[in-house]
Amino acid sequence: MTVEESQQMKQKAIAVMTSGGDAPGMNANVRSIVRTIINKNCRAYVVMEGYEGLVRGGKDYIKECNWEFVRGWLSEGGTNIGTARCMEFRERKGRLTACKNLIDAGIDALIVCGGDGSLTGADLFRSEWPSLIKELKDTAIISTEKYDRYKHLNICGTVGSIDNDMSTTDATIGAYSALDRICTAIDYIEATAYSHSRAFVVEVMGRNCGWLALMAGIATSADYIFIPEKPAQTNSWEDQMSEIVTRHRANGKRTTIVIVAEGAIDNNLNPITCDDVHKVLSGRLNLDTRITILGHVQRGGTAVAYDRVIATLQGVEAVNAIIESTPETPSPLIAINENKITRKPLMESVALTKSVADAIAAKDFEKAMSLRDVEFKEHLNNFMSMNSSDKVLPKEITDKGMNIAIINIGAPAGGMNSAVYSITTYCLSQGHNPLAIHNGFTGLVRHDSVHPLTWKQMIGWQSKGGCEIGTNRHTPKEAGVEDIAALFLKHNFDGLVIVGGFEALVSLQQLQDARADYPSFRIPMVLIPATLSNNVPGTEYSLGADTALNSLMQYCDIIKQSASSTRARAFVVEVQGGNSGYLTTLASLACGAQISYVPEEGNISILQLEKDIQNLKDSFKTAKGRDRFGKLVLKATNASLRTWDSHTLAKVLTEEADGAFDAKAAIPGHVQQGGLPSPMDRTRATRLAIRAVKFLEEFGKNNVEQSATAKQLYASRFGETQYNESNEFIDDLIETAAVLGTKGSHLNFTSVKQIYETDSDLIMRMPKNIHWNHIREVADALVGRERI
Ligand SMILES: Nc1ncnc2c1ncn2[C@@H]1O[C@H](COP(=O)(O)OP(=O)(O)OP(=O)(O)O)[C@@H](O)[C@H]1O
Ligand SMILES: O=P(O)(O)OC[C@H]1O[C@](O)(CO)[C@@H](O)[C@@H]1O
Ligand SMILES: [Mg+2]
Repeated sequence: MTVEESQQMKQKAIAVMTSGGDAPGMNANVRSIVRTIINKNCRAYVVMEGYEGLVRGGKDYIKECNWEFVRGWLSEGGTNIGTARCMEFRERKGRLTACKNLIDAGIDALIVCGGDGSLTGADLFRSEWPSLIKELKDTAIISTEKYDRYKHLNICGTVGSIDNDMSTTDATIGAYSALDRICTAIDYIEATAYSHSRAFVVEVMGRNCGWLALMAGIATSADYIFIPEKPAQTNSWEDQMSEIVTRHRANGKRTTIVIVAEGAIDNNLNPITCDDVHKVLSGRLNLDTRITILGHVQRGGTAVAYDRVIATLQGVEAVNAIIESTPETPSPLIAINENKITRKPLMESVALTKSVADAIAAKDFEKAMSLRDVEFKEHLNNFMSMNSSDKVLPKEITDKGMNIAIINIGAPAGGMNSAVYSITTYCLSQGHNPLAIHNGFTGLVRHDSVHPLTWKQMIGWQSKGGCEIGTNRHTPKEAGVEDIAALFLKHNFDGLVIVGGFEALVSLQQLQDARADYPSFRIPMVLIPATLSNNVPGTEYSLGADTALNSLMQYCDIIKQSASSTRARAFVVEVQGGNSGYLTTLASLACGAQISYVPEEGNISILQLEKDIQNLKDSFKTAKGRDRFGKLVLKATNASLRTWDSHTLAKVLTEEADGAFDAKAAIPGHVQQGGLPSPMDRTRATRLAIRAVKFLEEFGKNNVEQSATAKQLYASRFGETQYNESNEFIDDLIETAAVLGTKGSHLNFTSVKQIYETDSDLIMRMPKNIHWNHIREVADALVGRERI
């Protein structure tokens, strides 16, 4: 940037505001916006109290702020700059006043973080701006100079709302935090419901959108859900719900959980209330029933890691978008699609969102569903299939069903049980026979521990932490391939799902290799990646990574609070993850760590360390004991493993600080393996599990008529064709042993052979391509860390 350009930027004033219902993560968004504005050499402003503050104006409502203003905001719930539902802004008169107030404050651009309503208002404000400012000039309220200077107002939207109701973005800031609050509450309710064998009707928020109710329904394995987009069609909701609840009870469930979205309606658009549902459960089904309305608890508390991360990345993108926009650029909305931060035209997003509400109002539920994203539809279908899984009685699992083996390999990861639960319930709904292999391949070889999984046994597994069927790190070669093959034959497995991390990938590759010698491995096999290290090649996401990240984040928040309460204190937190710096990096972004060291960047260089220490010293000196000033240093265990452990690093930091601060080590250890799986891991586990079973069906014994590959695989298993006759034949079957990878919001199957041979760094036990590297730069920029 030239001096002149830099000078021009300094003239630019960008304001940020929050509006509509508060949402966890709004503070992270504002923090990121304010600091990015300052990093770009512009002046940062906040508008207090949403549109109310714009209409009132003046220095109390439109304030310039500095870097320190947003310190400590990442972990704070709600929105510190206030929000409102402002009637005046809905009228032109109110917007005219807002226009004048912005000009008086010298604002060039505005970033609005809010829901569909707030962004509708923002869109209208921008389109009306030319006429508003002209009226101010024509009525001599502003001068011609001011008119010329502020002729164009650039606006950008970031979507903050717990409802996840905005079209064109896969997630709104706050939605996963609210889902977390809901699932925690329902997990609690489950315990009391179990004790009394009661039914609970739980109302969750979401005026026009059933996302929260649907995702909570999956994550807590609720019995029935009511969402605005899909009321019961074929029979009345009363009959449908009664039939399902009665069946679940008859099959041994002691609790009944029904989730009602605030905006729930029947197919004649009549609202369905908790009282209506209560009447049916207690009156018709004679269940001891209670109602819990979760209300604003859902909006409270600190943001989950995902919300902090997207809020932060979107904040940076919003400022970039504002700086790059010209008077002609249509206002952007910052979205997340396919796990990437994107820009969408604000106007179109608002229009599309409105069309969902219009479709519901016109009773065109099919259209309403079609306007929701693909994942929403898939989740709903999954929920419905799993809900019918107890319809098929064990004796009805006929010869036609497949014997599907399920095994966990590697360290426990959040969502492993959810995956086993979903595989089982989906298998049962399709008439298959799910079989658990307990304690990995060693458990199989040593104890032949294979047991059928039943619907009743599975109750509650969706939300359980740890790994109920047991897990083990040993690969088939370590446990004994020949014995495993004999047991596969004995149990007549028709398909295998492996849930696990890097060892699981190696295991699958070994089984695929051994197909040449052992026909019992000539069955479809699939890996669902699950490890907190998130280091499985062929996927951007492994189950358990979100659970681990949230556990680590909570730990860091507490440690940071302690550091902030003690004068001049830093903590070195040691993070798990093998050779993967994923957890360290994401946690450093989510917690605002001052420094992070990861194995991918090689040994910690002395020069960088020196710079980091100097930077810490400087910031402690300038802070002069002010509050909220504790610092975190995150060190992946394997970063410079041979030279630095956390205690040594802490001691060196203290020594080099010359009294400016002291440092202590904090080691969360296996706390990072989670506890209860996060709602994100639960719902992702379900999606992956059902896709995995569908994959086994595609190449399974019942599909030999439809699929040439399934036919070949089956024939080779029973000796009708020699598997290793020619390479060509082997190649044909390679795709039937695959890794189920996540890429953005898509799920892909890639042959384990390809992943193993081309995508994996086998020595480092890592993928060759690190897809999250860009996050490190953002994390550093937002804490002012300089890199060499
Ligand atoms: N059509 C509109 N024209 C002008 N301003 C609007 C419009 N719709 C909403 N607003 C402004 O945005 C504010 C917030 O809108 P709303 O109450 O719908 O919440 P939201 O932004 O959708 O958030 P959430 O639904 O998550 O609570 C309104 O109080 C109003 O000031
Ligand atoms: O906080 P208020 O104004 O009562 O609004 C509640 C509404 O806000 C939301 O939490 C977010 O839009 C809705 O789910 C809910 O209907
Ligand atoms: Mg809204």
